[in-house]
Amino acid sequence: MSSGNAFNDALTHRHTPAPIDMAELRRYRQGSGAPAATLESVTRQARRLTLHWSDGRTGQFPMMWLRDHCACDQCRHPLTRERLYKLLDDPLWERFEGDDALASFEFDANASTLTWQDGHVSRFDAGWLYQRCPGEELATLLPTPTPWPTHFTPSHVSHADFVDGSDGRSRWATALLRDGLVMLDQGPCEQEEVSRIAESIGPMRSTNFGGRFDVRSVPNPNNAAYTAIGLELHTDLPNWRQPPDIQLLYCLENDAEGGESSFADGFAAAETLRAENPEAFRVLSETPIDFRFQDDGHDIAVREPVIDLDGEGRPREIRFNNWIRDTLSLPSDQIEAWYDAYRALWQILRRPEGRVELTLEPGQMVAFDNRRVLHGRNAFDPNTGKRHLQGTYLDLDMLQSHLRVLSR
Ligand SMILES: C[N+](C)(C)CCCC[C@H](N)C(=O)O
Ligand SMILES: O=C(O)CCC(=O)C(=O)O
Repeated sequence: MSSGNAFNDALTHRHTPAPIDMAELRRYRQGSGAPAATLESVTRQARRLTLHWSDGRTGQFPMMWLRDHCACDQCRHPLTRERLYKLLDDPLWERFEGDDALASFEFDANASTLTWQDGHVSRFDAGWLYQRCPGEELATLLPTPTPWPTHFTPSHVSHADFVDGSDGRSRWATALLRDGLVMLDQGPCEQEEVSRIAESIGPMRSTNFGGRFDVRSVPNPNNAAYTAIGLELHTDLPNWRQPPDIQLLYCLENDAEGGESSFADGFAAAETLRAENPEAFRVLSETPIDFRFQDDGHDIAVREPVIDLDGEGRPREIRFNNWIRDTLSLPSDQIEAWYDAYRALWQILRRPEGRVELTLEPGQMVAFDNRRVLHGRNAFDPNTGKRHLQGTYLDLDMLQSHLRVLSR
């Protein structure tokens, strides 16, 4: 990119979050100082310690776990706080299964100190242990993805609040992780603003469409987004083994007639399908089909189901993109059932009460979870005005990381 330097300068000047206090970071990683209930008693059983806190919580900690989680400077790198202790090389390890690996222990309200048979001393903050009781769910700083209710309206954050170091960024990231869709309003109509926003969160995720792409009608399009036709609700790049997680679309111009945007929550639609038509849900979640994109230089293809479920049967990913769905290659006795199921999901996606419809304003950016929320647009008439969006993708890991850092 010829404007690379100016671009990087702009990045550092405009959107870099405050520098990190490393001492603070170490305290955070070590987990000490977290306010929690105080320790009331510690008792020793074969192979474990049982801790009781003042609010009634009880935790059983296997000796092995305690030794492995020692936070002293020999066991954790003093600067990075990453683990140095290697359980495979600890001669004492075998004895954690027995009763004699621990020589002695002491505790007070805020900490517990363990002396092992080889003389090593491990000190645990009571609040740190409280938050990590085996079997208790670990507190997470991240919001839980929540299906849209009918007539859902997305959260809006102003561009000014996003960049000025107040809580705009965390409100934006929280809404995006929770709802899978969030609007950023009243930003500048500047080329590459979407790249600056993306790079302030993490590296842009490149695909066969580049790192940052322009959505507008062009003479020799390699993909439907680069024409003026309407785009039915879809997810991008379902033909990749790992489709991009987060999509940012920044509107620079939207004067043409038409081109209104729509969105639908694929997880909510999948749950509606499960409730209304369990057989269709089963077919779409159990039948891998082919997705394929081809142009002069690419032929990118996968075989995956439309609804991918996690180990507990909850939707984890939706792949829905009618124009790059490849030849339906199934045994003939499965083909009609698959089409019936696909139509049933598609009909649910089209229901007005499940959709968010809006017209992007110049300076407005929409961000959405591309593996959950489908997006589409109406056809526009390029003879009536210009329509230009700039977009890019981000990894979910970077968005989650960003919110955790903002929460420190
Ligand atoms: C947004 N951008 C144009 C980069 C990608 C659009 C991809 C849409 C679809 N998966 C396809 O491959 O046609
Ligand atoms: O033009 C739009 O509003 C959306 C474009 C789109 O769907 C895409 O780029 O994948």
